[in-house]
Amino acid sequence: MLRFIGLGLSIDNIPIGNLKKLFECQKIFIDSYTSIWFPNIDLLVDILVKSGKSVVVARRDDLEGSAIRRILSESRDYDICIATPGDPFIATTHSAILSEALRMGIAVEISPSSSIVNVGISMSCLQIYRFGKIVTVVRPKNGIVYEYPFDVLKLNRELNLHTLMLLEIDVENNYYMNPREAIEILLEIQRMRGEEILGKDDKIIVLEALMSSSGRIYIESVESILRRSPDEYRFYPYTIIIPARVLHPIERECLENIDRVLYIHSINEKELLNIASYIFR
Ligand SMILES: C[S@@+](CC[C@H](N)C(=O)[O-])C[C@H]1O[C@@H](n2cnc3c(N)ncnc32)[C@H](O)[C@@H]1O
Repeated sequence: MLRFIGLGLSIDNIPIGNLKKLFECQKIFIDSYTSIWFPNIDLLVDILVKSGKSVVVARRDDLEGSAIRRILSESRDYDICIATPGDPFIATTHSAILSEALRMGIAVEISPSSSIVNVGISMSCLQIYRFGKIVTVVRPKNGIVYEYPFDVLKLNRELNLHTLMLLEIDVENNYYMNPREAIEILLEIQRMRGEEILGKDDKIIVLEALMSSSGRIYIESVESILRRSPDEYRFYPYTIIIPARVLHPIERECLENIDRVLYIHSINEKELLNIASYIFR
């Protein structure tokens, strides 16, 4: 069987049932490139290895392209698990493996978990019904600026909807786009097109390393983000939400106090070890 297991965003966000399932796998591929798991994926790898599991810390090459065939053929005879920070199918490329497995008649199980998408919405004070398309802002590559995020923002703003934007990470090369870089990219596209979708007074909700012990959520104007020095940002995953121009009164009132929204980290590494050894005994 091929099992896709969501790890949630962090140690105390991993569903207990999914943790148990991890210990039932015969071989585990831990996706270490599509997202980040806090405090770090090595901790989870250590626990699994110490309990005798066969674990591959999977880089992109291990789970994409020709490597997939090998995994699929192994999963005819063994329980192979692909474990992913966040939800396995939210903003990842794993659906290609899933459809290939289904096409080949391989038994598949999906164990979803929370994702930056629902955690971000949940902690943002905004109502899910008022979110438009989600998009990822990426760096220009080979001089080519990827303009789609701006199109999405424009469309969502026309419809008076909120826009959740994931910011590119490249874990293998230690690159984490920060909100300032994302805003600069959007403003540059706006400038090239001569449009006025995002203004300097617009407010941006910044989600920084949510669910980690130093995770934060705060609101800041475009102008203030542009005044920040890149050094003020950490090597963390960021997501931004650009709220609709007109807010529901409840959203507006909540946003005024968003700095007071807390997430209290409750499980440390030692406790995770205890839980894991309890599950695995
Ligand atoms: C390719 S997506 C994968 C999402 C993942 N599958 C999930 O369900 O959460 C990775 C992007 O999600 C965002 N992200 C992931 N974890 C985050 C966190 N803890 N805080 C803020 N943004 C996060 C970042 O924008 C990052 O580039």
